[in-house]
Amino acid sequence: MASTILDNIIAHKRKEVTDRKSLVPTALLERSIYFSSQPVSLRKYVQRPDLNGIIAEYKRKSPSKGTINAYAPVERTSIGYMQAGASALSILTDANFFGGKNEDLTTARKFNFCPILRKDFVVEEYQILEAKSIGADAILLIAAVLSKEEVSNLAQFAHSLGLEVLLEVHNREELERTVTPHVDLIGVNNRNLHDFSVSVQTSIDLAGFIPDEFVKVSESGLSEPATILELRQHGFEGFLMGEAFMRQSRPEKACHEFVEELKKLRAGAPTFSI
Ligand SMILES: O=C(O)c1ccccc1NCC(=O)[C@H](O)[C@H](O)COP(=O)(O)O
Repeated sequence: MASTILDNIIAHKRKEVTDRKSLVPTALLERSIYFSSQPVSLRKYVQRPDLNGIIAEYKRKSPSKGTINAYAPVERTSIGYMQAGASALSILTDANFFGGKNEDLTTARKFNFCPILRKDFVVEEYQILEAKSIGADAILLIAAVLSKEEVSNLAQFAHSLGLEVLLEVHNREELERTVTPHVDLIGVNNRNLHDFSVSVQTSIDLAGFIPDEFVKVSESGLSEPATILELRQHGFEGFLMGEAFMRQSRPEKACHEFVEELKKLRAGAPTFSI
């Protein structure tokens, strides 16, 4: 099969991690985690009935969209997302492809109590130590680039540091090949990494194959409150949303408006808790 953008990202990431290790050795990171905060459960916050399951993402650019928002400050945006009623934050820390940095997460951590997902491309334990040291509560593992053994080992290492794990899949093959009891949430990414098209149907089609013990998260291409209600009908409780908010000059306002719209819709659809 033709290589995807993910292959390029991972090749770049492996080099980056090697460079980082020579700048900040593992032993130093291990020391710093003793001073980091107690993690907050992403799983629990996504399921909190008084919230809405939205994991609001901060990302400046992406391979599919180029620059999305070069100006929104992480401090104002992350606080605003939480004030709008989002359940959690997702902070892209990859620099090369997403314009992020670790400092974005440390800033968000400084101003917010909620769970923070470090959104990056994890291939080594070192990056999980780094996630812990910068104040993340959860990490992402991407099934498309990891074996079952890697998912299981990396997830157990994350748990040993008190971090939760969101396993991201794009299709049934990835789900069945990598699913392990050591992950906490399973995210279905609606974005096709070959042509960047997005289809919520991907989440709907996979929902029935995800074992009940995992919290289901739908990721990418979500922009309509009605879609959130539809996904809830299929058992999804978490909704990872980036571009729909970040493409506005005030992402936090867009998030607030979205949440208000969702509440109104919910009033007309009483079977779901949002
Ligand atoms: O967003 C991309 O172009 C992308 C390309 C390759 C790998 C990952 C990519 N995105 C990461 C994400 O998973 C999304 O940022 C996240 O699900 C939010 O998606 P959206 O709401 O569509 O911004």
